[in-house]
Amino acid sequence: MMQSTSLVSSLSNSSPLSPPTTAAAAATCHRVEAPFTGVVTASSRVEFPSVHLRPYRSTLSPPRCAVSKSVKEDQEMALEDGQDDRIARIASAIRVIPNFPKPGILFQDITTLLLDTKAFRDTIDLFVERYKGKDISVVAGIEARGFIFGPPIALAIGAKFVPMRKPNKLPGEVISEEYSLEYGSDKMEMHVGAVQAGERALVIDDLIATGGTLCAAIRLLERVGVDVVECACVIELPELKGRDRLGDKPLFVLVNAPGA
Ligand SMILES: O=P(O)(O)OC[C@H]1O[C@H](OP(=O)(O)OP(=O)(O)O)[C@H](O)[C@@H]1O
Ligand SMILES: Nc1ncnc2[nH]cnc12
Repeated sequence: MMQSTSLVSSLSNSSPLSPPTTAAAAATCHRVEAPFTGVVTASSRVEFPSVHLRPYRSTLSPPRCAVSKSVKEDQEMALEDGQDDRIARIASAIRVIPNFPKPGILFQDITTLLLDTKAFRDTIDLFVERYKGKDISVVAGIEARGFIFGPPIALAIGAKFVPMRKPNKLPGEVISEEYSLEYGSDKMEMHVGAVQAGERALVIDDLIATGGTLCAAIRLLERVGVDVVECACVIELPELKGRDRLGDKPLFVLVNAPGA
């Protein structure tokens, strides 16, 4: 059975990534069609493709980017560095599994993105291109999937990686922050001493849905005097309005997708 989903790629948001200023474009891209070609069995479980990600190749039309200064200039820049192609490939490498973990949820599965070495590398490169040279000393990654994307970005931009963990996982002294979920609440913890007041941090996760998780991470870091300059995710589920919950805090995403 073939399923398809539409993904909207977006590189968006102005941000206070002040030092140093670059001509790096904030680009907003467009709707693309990403056919889902995984094998869905009667129980809605999907099997991984046996070899490469050829099955995830999409029939995407080339992304169209609109930007701040001169649209034409920025489109040329985007096309020059292959940014549009990279985002299209990333979008099509993300598998969508309906009704996981519960009925009505369209689960955005980044494990297939990790199987596509080019798409995975492009994902990291796009973040590194945005954050290199921005004087960021901390990449804070949110458990669990922020632990996949955070460390390579941290290494590439010369920052330390700080894990933001679920409760009772970190062995040292921690500070913690409770946050609300759709049903109930959870807690996030960070080691005391991992960051210092005045440091500039990037918070990274795979996905923003309601934004509760990112808000908790921001609060935790700001409580100890860290300047959270931006949050970055591979995927945003815009229908859940997590971006609104972040208020003025800049959010950078590569791909927009439906969550239900
Ligand atoms: O924007 P929100 O509504 O807060 O949701 C986003 C969070 O949900 C997912 O993690 P999950 O809580 O499923 O944990 P996991 O990564 O450990 O599976 C995702 O990886 C984000 O961390
Ligand atoms: N639809 C979704 N897919 C993957 N992870 C999620 N976390 C919250 N909503 C999600």
